[in-house]
Amino acid sequence: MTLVRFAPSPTGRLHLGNAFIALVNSLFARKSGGRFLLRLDDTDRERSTAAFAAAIESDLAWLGIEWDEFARQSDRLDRYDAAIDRLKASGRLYACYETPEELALKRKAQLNAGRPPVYDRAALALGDADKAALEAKGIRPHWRFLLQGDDPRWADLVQGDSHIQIASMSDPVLVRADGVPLYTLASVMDDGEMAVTHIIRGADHLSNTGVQLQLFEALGFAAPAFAHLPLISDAEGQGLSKRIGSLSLESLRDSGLEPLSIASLLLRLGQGEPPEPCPDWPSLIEAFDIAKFGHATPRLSEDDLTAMNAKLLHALPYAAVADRLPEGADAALWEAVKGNIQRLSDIADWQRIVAGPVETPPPADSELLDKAAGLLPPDPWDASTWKAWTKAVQEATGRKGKALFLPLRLALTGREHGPELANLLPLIGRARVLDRLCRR
Ligand SMILES: Nc1ncnc2c1ncn2[C@@H]1O[C@H](COP(=O)(O)OP(=O)(O)OP(=O)(O)O)[C@@H](O)[C@H]1O
Repeated sequence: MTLVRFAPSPTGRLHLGNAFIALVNSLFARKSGGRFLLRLDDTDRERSTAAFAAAIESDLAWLGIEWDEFARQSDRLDRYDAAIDRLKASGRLYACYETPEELALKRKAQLNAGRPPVYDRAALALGDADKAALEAKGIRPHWRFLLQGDDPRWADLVQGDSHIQIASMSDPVLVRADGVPLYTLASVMDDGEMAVTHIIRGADHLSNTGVQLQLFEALGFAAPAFAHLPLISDAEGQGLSKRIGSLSLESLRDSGLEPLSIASLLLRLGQGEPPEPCPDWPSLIEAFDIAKFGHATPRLSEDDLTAMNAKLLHALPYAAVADRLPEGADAALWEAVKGNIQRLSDIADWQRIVAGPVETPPPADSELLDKAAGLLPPDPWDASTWKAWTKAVQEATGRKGKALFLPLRLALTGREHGPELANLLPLIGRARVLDRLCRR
């Protein structure tokens, strides 16, 4: 069965780029009838916190993403120790004693000589006596993974046929001098033992894939399929990072955006489609197709999100929002004003305008308003009242178009723009309309 995973490090609040990856994984699982694993990659003890871990869960839940399985790497340290032992035993993990300063000097010398700064594997030449002498001086080794054999190749579900040139890579450090296993080792051990079938992640991980393919093999696991999605950037083309806090889900949620409009925009832009909203999760799943994801780097701004939010709200029926509307906002108000709001909270403005009192500019046109007041049809009012009334006012005053409608709109709502007055008029009601026309 398909098993995919989203594996963030709990080192900050999730941003839109992370949300994109989580969403694609979740939709991939749902579409294929598979399972979705949330795994917190929290081996970086200095930067990971329990508060960020909890925030990741609540941000994902808010976005509408549910996980079938949950794991955290800090619970699996014994498994990484077992992997380390296996790799040492097979000779794929070797001890290195260079200090960061020595390594920097080596790199500098290689660059000066016009060579790529690849680790020279000097540590492989150390004998047992050399190592014992270094350790007697209190130097503890870090451990590198020996890359070997052919260049790793894979058929990336997004990038197409891909490969990594081993010769241009340093043997990666998998275990720090303090014994802490690094991300690459922990992640391959998890993906292997948990039997992840597809690794779907950002293109920032492309260069890790070559190493990881070798590591899957060295640890005796079948390699999963890979898909590397383009990285999302902000409106200026800048990358996103949890550390900077740009376009965080938290800030987008606080600004009143609907999770579905965020998910729709991520999916549509990722698939290179016009930004049309999906009104619910089944339609997101229906619209999802991993084969449609391209290489272009989508740029996202808050304006794009606001525009998508407005489009989504305009299409939502009352039942989809009823439990989140302010008290007293009924189906008639929703249908009357939904086409004029960008965020759900904007409905409160129109609710206030309907109920009054409204701030209106000093009327420039009292003659027109007096006549209009005199021509108000009797109750009951419905959606046809506006047309009948303004037709009568037009016949009585000779006013038409903007010269007729703008003064009426201003007097009734205090705004130059807004929802169709045909829909608002019955909500405002005859008594308030009369009062607003005559107030001076
Ligand atoms: N801008 C982005 N666009 C698309 N995917 C991204 C982006 N940034 C990170 N990802 C993906 O999000 C997933 C979680 O990664 P990770 O927790 O390392 O996020 P990060 O934002 O890169 O973290 P940090 O800023 O803390 O280094 C990974 O699959 C990574 O590829």
